[in-house]
Amino acid sequence: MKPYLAAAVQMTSLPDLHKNLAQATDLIELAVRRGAELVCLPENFSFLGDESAKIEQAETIGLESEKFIKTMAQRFQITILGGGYPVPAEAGKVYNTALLVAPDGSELARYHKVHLFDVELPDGNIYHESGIVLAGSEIPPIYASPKYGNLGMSVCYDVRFPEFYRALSKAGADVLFVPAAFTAFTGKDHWQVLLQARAIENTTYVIAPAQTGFHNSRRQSHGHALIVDPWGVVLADASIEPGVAVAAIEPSRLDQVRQQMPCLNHRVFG
Ligand SMILES: O=C(O)CNC(=O)[C@H](CS)NC(=O)CCC(=O)C(=O)O
Repeated sequence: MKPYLAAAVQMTSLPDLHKNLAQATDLIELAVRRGAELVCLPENFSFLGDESAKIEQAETIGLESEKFIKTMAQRFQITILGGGYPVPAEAGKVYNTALLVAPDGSELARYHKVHLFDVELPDGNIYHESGIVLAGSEIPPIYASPKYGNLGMSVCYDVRFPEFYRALSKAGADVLFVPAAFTAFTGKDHWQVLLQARAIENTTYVIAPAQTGFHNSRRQSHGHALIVDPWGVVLADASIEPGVAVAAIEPSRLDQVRQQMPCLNHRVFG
């Protein structure tokens, strides 16, 4: 594995599939122009809107999202993570699915979000993700990329469950993906801290693409797509406008930090 550039895309998705895919296309192109070979899209990149609209259009959104990820990967000859889009499951529900695709358009890894965001926030917003989403039940397999290292997937609210990432790092993860649509309310206090904690405790890179800004009159996302290194240093931060956070992923840095802070070797309780 040689050093390479990765990008965490930051966008403001709306309840409009085609507008979102157009925005994502521009941002992927920007990331590629900046040299990124591994480009990661946030949760809900292809659709962010009411649950009823999402469920009604789930089949189309699911198919179009996968077609889009594969087309972009081939067009730009990059590896793409499509973080979080609905794919019809059983019982009229969907899986919140993340997909990793190779430059030839082939599927490398797939993950169904395990932890669902059923939370009433003090700002009055009520989230009941399990109303339309069926929870996945498995920690995804690591994808061992010869060029980009051992890649581990997750989505958004998963970031609050350290045991999930410990399982990924025990399975050899070098890079953890946390594509998100974090709320502005929780994000201001929790987002960066949680991402740095996951990077530090697992001595891994964390790539966290994000939603930002207003999706409707009530719904605001935190932004700050980040790339964090294994020491916990923020290498790139997309701030609050749509854009990309680009940073180098370096195997020598992984080796160095794991020597300086060998905490993974000192585990006692699993
Ligand atoms: O609801 C939308 O349409 C966009 N958001 C999402 O799809 C998901 C599930 S509701 N959001 C999160 O998991 C936020 C977690 C979070 O913000 C936290 O853990 O604090």
